[in-house]
Amino acid sequence: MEHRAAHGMPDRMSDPVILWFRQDLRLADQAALAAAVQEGPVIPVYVLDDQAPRQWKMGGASRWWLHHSLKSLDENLREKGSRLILRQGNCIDQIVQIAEETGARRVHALHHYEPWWRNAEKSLVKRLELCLHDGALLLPPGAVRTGEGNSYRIYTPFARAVMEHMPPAEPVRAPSRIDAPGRWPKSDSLDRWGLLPTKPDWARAFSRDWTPGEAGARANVAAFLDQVADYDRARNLPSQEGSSRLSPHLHFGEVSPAYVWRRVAGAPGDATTFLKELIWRDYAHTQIWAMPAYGSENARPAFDAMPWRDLREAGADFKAWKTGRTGYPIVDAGMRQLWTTGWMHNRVRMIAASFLIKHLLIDWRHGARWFWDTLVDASYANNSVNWQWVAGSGVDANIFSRIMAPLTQSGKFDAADYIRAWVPELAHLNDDIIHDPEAHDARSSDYPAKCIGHREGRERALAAWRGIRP
Ligand SMILES: Cc1cc2nc3c(=O)[nH]c(=O)nc-3n(C[C@H](O)[C@H](O)[C@H](O)COP(=O)(O)OP(=O)(O)OC[C@H]3O[C@@H](n4cnc5c(N)ncnc54)[C@H](O)[C@@H]3O)c2cc1C
Repeated sequence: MEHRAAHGMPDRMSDPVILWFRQDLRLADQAALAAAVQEGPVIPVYVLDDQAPRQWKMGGASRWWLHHSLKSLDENLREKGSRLILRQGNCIDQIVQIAEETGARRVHALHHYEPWWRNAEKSLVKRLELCLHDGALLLPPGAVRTGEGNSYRIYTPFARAVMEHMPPAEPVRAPSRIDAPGRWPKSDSLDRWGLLPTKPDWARAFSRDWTPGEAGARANVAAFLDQVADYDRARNLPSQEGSSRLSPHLHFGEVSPAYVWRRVAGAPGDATTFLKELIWRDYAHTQIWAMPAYGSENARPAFDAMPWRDLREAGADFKAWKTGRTGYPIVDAGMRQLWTTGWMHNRVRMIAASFLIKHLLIDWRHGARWFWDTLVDASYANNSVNWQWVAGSGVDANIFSRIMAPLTQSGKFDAADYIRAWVPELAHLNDDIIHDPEAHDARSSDYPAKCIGHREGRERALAAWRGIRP
């Protein structure tokens, strides 16, 4: 499917066209690139626009990723005879300026569904010919609809409807050559953008875990193929590397979801559970498409009356959560993994988010913002929809009164080794004790006491929730 807000082909085949990269930093299965190369010389452009997303400008961990991903993209383009032009500032002004400098009249790009990108697309189409292509998701939002013609609000029927259109079309290979324009417009230098942290370099351990870029993404897919058969079981166990760790690669579009689907579905074992997780990604994007303010407003307005604790009162608890010093080993392990690697295991994300929202009675938006800044896979859709799912305020959500017991979860999902890896103060404790050292009188002096008791936190949360009667 292609939305073409354009008026015919360029006059001369030698007129360059602009390829506008956003969260689609790849050459293979990139419909905008495939279309652009058909038309003549291509000017690949990335604009770092911190104004358009306003409060959702990229966080620190995402910037680290972006730096490396853009570097890799430029290298890949150079192998095809091209290069990446970098600009900073308002994305519309920059693209229009490049068009004026080079005589390009047409822009090819993939559709993106964050509200700021949709606004930018609406503005750009008034200034230049803009051809928008699909490929960021398995299916574009609105492609599947309920019997009444509405977009789905509930995940399960949405997933069922998406499944009927799967598998996705065969992914398209990267073009063998990309024609360069006669003259390149000027480009910023990536190193001058200052995307990498320096003082302090809190991301120094990131590169041990991650290889941003298309080759790293494909290597991750390939490495995961042997694990597909065990994914259903292992993905829930934080101590095992049971999930694909593809989230930042998918977020930055270094691989297409269609490519991931096809490779994983063809691997030995039943891939259904994994494929349904990929559909969660489509579901989340469909929700922000239907409700652009999902990241800042409760999808269920009853939650507007929730008596969250003010951060002036709860500041110390919030800090303990962010720094992994709540006294709940599973929560602390997750928050430290997040800070050190830019990623957290999904089960632990749920436990840590639930702990903040319920045990600490802190508004989910504060937690979502911290994740936004610290996750390498920070995605407006996935982050907002999952936080509201945990809070119970989402369109399709876990009911608030179902409060996760972090200590029980920790034992049930066998998180002992995970805790040992991330909370060295507790590494000497055996499996029976490590989930709740305080209860066994085994808390080391350098590990904090629980910032609130489980029962106390649970009762306070339930009382607050009863007050709003959603
Ligand atoms: C509070 C909270 C915040 C989250 N914030 C983000 C976020 O900012 N960015 C993000 O990509 N995911 C987010 N998730 C979803 C999920 O935790 C991650 O996608 C997953 O842990 C990534 O690891 P993986 O790639 O190994 O996942 P796998 O289990 O291997 O799944 C494959 C892919 O499916 C998608 N996916 C999996 N689970 C979900 C889900 N619940 N919702 C939407 N897509 C999903 C991801 O793209 C993922 O890479 C959040 C979850 C919670 C509970």
